[in-house]
Amino acid sequence: MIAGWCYDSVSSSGCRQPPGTCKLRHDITKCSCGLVLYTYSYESHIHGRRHQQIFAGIQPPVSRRRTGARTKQQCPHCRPSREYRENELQAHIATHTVQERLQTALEDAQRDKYGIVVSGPEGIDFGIIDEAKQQSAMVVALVQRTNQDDTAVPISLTKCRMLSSQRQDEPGDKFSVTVAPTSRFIRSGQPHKIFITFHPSYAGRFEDTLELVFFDISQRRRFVIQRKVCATVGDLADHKQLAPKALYTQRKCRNIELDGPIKHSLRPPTWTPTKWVSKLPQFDIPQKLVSTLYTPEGYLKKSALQDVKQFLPSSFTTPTYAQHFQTLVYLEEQQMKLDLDDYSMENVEIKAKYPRYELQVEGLSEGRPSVVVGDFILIRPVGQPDKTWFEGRVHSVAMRHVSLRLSDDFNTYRGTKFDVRFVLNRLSFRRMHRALVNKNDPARLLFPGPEHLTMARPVTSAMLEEIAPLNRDIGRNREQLETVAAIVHQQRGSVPFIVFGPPGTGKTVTIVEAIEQLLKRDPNSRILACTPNNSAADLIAQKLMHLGPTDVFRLNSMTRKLGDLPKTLRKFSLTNDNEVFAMPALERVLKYRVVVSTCISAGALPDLGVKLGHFTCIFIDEAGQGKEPEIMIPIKGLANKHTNVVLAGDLKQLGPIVHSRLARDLGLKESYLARLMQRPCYGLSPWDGGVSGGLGVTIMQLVKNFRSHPDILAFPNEKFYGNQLQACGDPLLTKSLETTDELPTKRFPIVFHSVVGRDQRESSSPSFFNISEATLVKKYCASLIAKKGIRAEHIAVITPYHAQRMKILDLFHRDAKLSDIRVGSVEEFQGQERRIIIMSTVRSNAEFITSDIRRTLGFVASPHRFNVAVTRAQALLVVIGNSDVLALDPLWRSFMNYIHIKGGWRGHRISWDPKANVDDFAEGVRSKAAGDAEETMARLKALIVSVGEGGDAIPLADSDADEIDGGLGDGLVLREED
Ligand SMILES: Nc1ncnc2c1ncn2[C@@H]1O[C@H](COP(=O)(O)OP(=O)(O)OP(=O)(O)O)[C@@H](O)[C@H]1O
Repeated sequence: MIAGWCYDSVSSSGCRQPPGTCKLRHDITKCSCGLVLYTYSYESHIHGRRHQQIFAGIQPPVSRRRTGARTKQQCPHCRPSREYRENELQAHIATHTVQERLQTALEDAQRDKYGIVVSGPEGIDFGIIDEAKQQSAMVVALVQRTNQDDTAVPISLTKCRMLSSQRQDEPGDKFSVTVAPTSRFIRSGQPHKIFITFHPSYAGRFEDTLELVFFDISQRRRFVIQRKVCATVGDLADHKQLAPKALYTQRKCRNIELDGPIKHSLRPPTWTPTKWVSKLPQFDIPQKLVSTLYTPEGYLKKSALQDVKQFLPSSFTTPTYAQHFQTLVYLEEQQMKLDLDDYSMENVEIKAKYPRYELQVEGLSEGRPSVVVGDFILIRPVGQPDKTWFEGRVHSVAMRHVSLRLSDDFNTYRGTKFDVRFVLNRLSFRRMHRALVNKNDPARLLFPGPEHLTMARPVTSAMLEEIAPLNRDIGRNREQLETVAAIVHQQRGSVPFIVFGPPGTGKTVTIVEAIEQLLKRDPNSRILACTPNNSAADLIAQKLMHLGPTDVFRLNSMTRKLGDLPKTLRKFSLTNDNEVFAMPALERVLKYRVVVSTCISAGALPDLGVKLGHFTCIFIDEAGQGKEPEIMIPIKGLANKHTNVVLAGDLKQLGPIVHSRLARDLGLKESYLARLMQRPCYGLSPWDGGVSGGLGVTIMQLVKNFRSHPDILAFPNEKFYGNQLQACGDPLLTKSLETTDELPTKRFPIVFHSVVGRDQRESSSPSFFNISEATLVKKYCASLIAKKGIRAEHIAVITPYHAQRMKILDLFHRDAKLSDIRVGSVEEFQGQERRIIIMSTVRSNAEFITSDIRRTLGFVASPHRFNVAVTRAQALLVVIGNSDVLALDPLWRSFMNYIHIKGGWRGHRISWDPKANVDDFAEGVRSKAAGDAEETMARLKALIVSVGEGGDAIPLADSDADEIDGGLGDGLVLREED
């Protein structure tokens, strides 16, 4: 008679509480007699049995409404009072988060109920509507009655509306709804047709909810059935080309234990043999550190922050410097090792391509996991009793697979399935340790103070006059010239000199000039120029190319892909016949006057035999971006007591990336540049012997921006640099696109194009893409490149997600004119500039926009990343994104306000008052979050009253029914039947 009504199956309704612990009814089901029964977890089965006895054989009830009296079949246990329901609701609210409760209620609202079936249970999708056609589209949803005797139990459709029509800030002008027939009552065999019409006006994704309110007269209950409605307006061909090939499923982390012996095999890739003069020590992570701080499962213990103190020195001074940073480097390595273990694979196949083996690795192109040539991968045939792991060496890395060499005994396992573990490449960590433990004249480099400044003098006009600038621009700017003069006149063995300045102030150009001046003045000078990343190192090498390949060498890691090196730099690098980078012999290195490399690659130089002090001056550009131990690879690894060090950077741009939370908390996130700048001798007040100011002697600040249009500079200048920056760029360049058609307001060269797209993911990649934004990026690029004088190298596209990068490149490859446009992340563009920058911010999740989303918004999460991204453009900046999502962040909100007020807005209209004050960032976000929560709760309560929570509809009390009859004012109210 009754299906499942007296079971204590609380969890089956989707409640997150363990079965039996939640105090609210979750399993509400119907007796065949037509009554609604409730199962209360705390009333156990007794109520059910009693109910069964009471109701056995009873006929369906007649309408209470008509008789005006409660039928005697009504079970008092099944009819909790309003007060009782309120109490339960409160108890439930106390044990569930707002999101959980709302989710449960929304899922419930979308279920068909009481024999009423609405088409489109998964949602009503208009599909992709061609933007070019601009035609209205219509879909028809059916409402049908299936299993009820409609004469005895009439159900009427009392309201039909789109929810957006209820929101004041978003007039429901996109979707509209009509119903046929216009009768209130739903009868079997006579479906009601709901006509939903969509009127596209601009590209993007449009979402709404169709809400149908029914009234069951016999049970005196109101209930709601909702359907999500969506439409996407855009380029049909792009959507077809970029649509996800496979549905996104979260990749399961598999941590396969290393529980068997490892069979090593020496099968290095086709590298040119290098004459290493010394062997890099291992610097293995101390086992004690791991066992003290981590659980056997690899989680950080709760006591780790306390326990780590035993591995750290009690003070941070020159003698304890190495121990302090070595501990942090061990922590970082351990975390990266654990992260990599999550990429282990079970039961996979390996293709034999003798003498190599091919292993498919999902996510390889995104660096998940990151594998480079020369890495080791452990492979074990499944089901072997001895559990031996075979060590494979990576010989090449493609988009989706790696090619490995293994030992000959591995051949016997052909056709078998394998378990795979990736092995962290430890080279960079070992190089950091080796540099840290070097004991070469460290105090002036690590903790510079007034005692190291005895020979320091400010730059005099005589010193300035002595400089004949090779770059005439430098000659015209006194600050840069002074900086060059200060560097050139530094005594041998001075404290590090800092060139500090916001974006585009010419730091790189200045240090390049200083390098050339040093070379010119002293034929014996030898320069090492390093940066934390390859693209910034390429930039410096390109600026020095005119010195010729006999003097300048671009040292590349043997694992770098040749294709990533700018073609112009090939003759400044060393490759072997297999097009793989090679290490030069010591004699060759010693001949070069300038070596340019990343900080990590500079760690190869001591192993090649380069002695401490060989380089007279070591320059580090973008110094704020590297971790201190990484920056120490060239500094402590190669400087002696005579070597000078010059750092250039900006603390408001990208900082070091640190994976270990513990290492971050202990200071690894602070760069060497940031730490030095806190020391008194680097104070930005004029030179006073280094007691509290060093301007002009130990540090120079550049404030003239030569890169960007004044309007592009204005916002970051105000937000990050206290309006200290002066826009001094060449107007011929910075104002060259002031009248381009793309601008909504001429002479204001910034566009914010708001588009409500959809952020999607595919297969196992956690990276997001947004087709609507990719289409817009393509359109802007195509229209700009069609203009006279604009070429692919003038444009760059910045996007925070790898998947979006790949989708945009996919579109660009279809058009020869666009295929050379560079698309990359903010990190790749730090230090670079382009005439036109187009940004795609990707995230567009319109549902549940609460504070938790802020963590994953890419650009939004980091003001530093935002600053770097918007300061790359010289003449035109186009930002494409979902304004409603970005507005969650006060910084973005004020940026969008700035653009809107200046007339640079396009697309989806702004949904807030751009003139409202957003100065108080934190307060704004807090009140938004609180507002969201309140709105969410209001929606939740409304739904709970009408549809019940976690179950079926709750019968209304008599007063409820009266309220409903008199109160169906909003939405489409249907005509009473005659
Ligand atoms: N004195 C100058 N006169 C004219 N243009 C200059 C001058 N100095 C630098 N520039 C130009 O300004 C632009 C920015 O210079 P550069 O890349 O050196 O700045 P940066 O401070 O290193 O920037 P970022 O912090 O973004 O790396 C370049 O196009 C450069 O040629």
